[in-house]
Amino acid sequence: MHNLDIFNESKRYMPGGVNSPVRAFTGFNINPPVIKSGKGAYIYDEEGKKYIDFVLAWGPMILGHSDEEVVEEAIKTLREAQAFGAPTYLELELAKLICDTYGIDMIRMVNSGTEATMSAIKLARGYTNRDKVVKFSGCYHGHFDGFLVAAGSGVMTENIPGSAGVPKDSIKNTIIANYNDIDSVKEIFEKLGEDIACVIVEPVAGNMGVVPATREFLEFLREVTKKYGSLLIFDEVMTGFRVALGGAKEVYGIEPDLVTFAKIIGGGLPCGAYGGKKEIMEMLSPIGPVYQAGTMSGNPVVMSMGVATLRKLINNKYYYEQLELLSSYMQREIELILNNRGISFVINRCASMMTVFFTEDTTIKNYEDAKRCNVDFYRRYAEHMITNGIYISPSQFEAMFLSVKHTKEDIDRFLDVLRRF
Ligand SMILES: Cc1ncc(COP(=O)(O)O)c(C=O)c1O
Ligand SMILES: N[C@H](C=O)CCC(=O)O
Repeated sequence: MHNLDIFNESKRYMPGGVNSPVRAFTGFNINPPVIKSGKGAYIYDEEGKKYIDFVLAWGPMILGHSDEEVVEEAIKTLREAQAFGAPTYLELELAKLICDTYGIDMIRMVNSGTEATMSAIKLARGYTNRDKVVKFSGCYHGHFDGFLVAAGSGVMTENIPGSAGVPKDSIKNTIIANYNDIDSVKEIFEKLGEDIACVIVEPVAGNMGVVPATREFLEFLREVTKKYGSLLIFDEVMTGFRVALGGAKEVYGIEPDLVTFAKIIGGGLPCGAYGGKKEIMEMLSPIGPVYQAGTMSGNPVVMSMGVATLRKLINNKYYYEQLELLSSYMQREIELILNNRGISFVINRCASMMTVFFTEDTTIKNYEDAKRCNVDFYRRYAEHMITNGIYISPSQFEAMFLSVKHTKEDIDRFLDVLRRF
């Protein structure tokens, strides 16, 4: 069947033809290719067309699609362990790998990034006995009601202030501050510091396009939360095991109280987790009074994919150097091409996450800067790239990712297509 026929029929059965809005190519003059398979750095649509994939399922596929060893592990597990709703050794293996590599005491597995962040917030509220949560405009922490204010990702792409269906009461304790703006946080803490349960932040934002936090900003968040007895939560759903083995915590050398993961830790299956200090984590039921549960949490097949993925990353530390070399080459060459063409742009990059912003500004450091970008120009660029076999995000406000399977030839192909734009 043709991509278009499938997508049109999908629209009859699923709102917008998709199961998550960012996939819908909203506002685009091309339809999304309907993806059938993936191997390494490549994906193939239902018509057999090949794309070099720079979306990588929005980050998880750092080892590339269907890595042989990871898939083998999953198949082996599936043959004997599908789901039990009971403790398994695989859960312990993944928990140990994450805790020891990232440097936290304890972890709880869930099924998505949204579940991880909303559970971490509840835990922070239970631990501090406070209600208010500080989040930053342009950061996206999933679709939990309390986070759908000035959110990034699809909410920003659709240019909507929040979401219908969210009662005012659900967001009355959400306080919005400006990313990379110490004064905006200071002001909030001076007024409400004693009521703030936590500050949640993407230490390298990836949902308004890639916007890394400055070191001073994260240091300030660490300092001010400590001073007022609030918790600092790093949302490392995207950055965990992506920007370094130890995530953004390792890159910046700053220790959060709680951290959330998803994407890479599930090796491409639905997964999430949150963790931190023992004293905080032991507030969780069945030890403590904060209730959070999940029938499918810690599912054996998901755990085995996670274990196989993290083992491979841990045993091949040079992967991160390889990704840095390739990503920096790609950034340099894109800069050269766009400069030669007289196109105004800013590239933000952290390790193998990067965004090319089309803007007259010279830096992009927060939501307001990102919102000034020329989204129409980005649309034309993305349409050209995707039509020519380079699969990038259909939104200015997302990241582009590399996997360890991408080669210099793949990047050169990207650059060739860009030259023809
Ligand atoms: C930083 C961040 N937090 C949370 C989420 C929510 O994760 P999920 O889509 O798995 O619910 C995402 C991605 O969607 C994310 O990028
Ligand atoms: N920006 C989102 C996750 O990182 C994109 C994925 C989605 O919402 O479907």
